[in-house]
Amino acid sequence: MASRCLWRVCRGVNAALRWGSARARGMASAYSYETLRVSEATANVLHVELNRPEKRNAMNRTFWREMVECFNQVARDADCRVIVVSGAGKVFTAGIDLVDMAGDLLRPEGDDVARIAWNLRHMITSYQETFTVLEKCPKPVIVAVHGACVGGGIDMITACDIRLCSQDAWFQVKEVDVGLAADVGTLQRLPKVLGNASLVCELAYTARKMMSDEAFSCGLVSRIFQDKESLLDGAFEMASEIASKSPVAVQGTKHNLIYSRDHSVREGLDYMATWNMAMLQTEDVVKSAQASMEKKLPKDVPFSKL
Ligand SMILES: CCC/C=C/C=C/C(=O)SCCNC(=O)CCNC(=O)[C@H](O)C(C)(C)COP(=O)(O)OP(=O)(O)OC[C@H]1O[C@@H](n2cnc3c(N)ncnc32)[C@H](O)[C@@H]1OP(=O)(O)O
Repeated sequence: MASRCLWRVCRGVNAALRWGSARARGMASAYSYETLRVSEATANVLHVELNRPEKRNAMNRTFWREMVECFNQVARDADCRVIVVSGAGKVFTAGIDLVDMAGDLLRPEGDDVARIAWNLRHMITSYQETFTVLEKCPKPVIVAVHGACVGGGIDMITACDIRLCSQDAWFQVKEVDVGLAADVGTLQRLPKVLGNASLVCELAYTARKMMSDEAFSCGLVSRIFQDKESLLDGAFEMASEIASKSPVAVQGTKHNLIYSRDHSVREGLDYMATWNMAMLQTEDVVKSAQASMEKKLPKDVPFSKL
């Protein structure tokens, strides 16, 4: 019994050491997931790929859980400053896995209506967290969409900071076609992303496909690339540029942009003043200003980890 306990403690310590030394080397090897492939794209940039290409990256139960685990890990990883999300294989994502998730959605557990409803509420809020982690993650998340981006895919990309796509990308708020009102972020975030209530209603009520050109012209994506390869190159280049800047400045910018989106201008300014009471005291300001005066690039400034 005692030896088994000791073995468990040793195994825990070993795992912690592995994670610690991988972090120290800035390696993505500390990330191990079944539905997500995490790799280090360039310095301080992690690439998170939805990784069920044979099922068109449909979102199964493992995916909904692993996204939360992965992005909580990313949030704490001081070697990571920016994340690029993309889909492996032919398309970005086919949305919810209609086969794997059918049980959860169609046969919810509970002894009576109240208990079933309570369990459903718990399930929906935990699925909402799967994409809210992207918004809560202090580091910017750039999503690179190619091919189909359906249903849950829209919930996902609207929680990211920057959306890019390839010419062959198309987008579909598909939920009404499977008999439900989108419940994990699209109806809350898409109106804020597009700033066009009529277009949001049109897309959400009709479930029509929106092609890349329209996605660009309505502001869903900020850039279109010719194909998947140039899309990823462009996404990594943008990520590298962001990663070269002060993480205090970049993460503070993300946090305050999201705060301001959800508050009045007055509240946003107030919050900003309180934020910068502390953050203006960072050594990054002095280092960045000095580099600027000396006509150096941010990438030549050694910022501390954050
Ligand atoms: C509480 C949670 C709330 C979340 C709600 C979210 C809702 C939604 O996401 S609604 C949208 C659901 N998705 C769909 O209706 C899309 C269905 N798929 C497609 O239309 C096509 O697959 C697609 C256009 C994306 C790609 O077409 P392609 O010809 O390239 O591939 P297929 O031959 O159709 O599929 C290849 C294999 O993938 C499996 N698959 C595709 N989509 C799904 C899916 N959504 N769920 C489960 N499996 C999916 C497909 O069955 C094929 O598998 P196999 O036959 O084993 O090869």
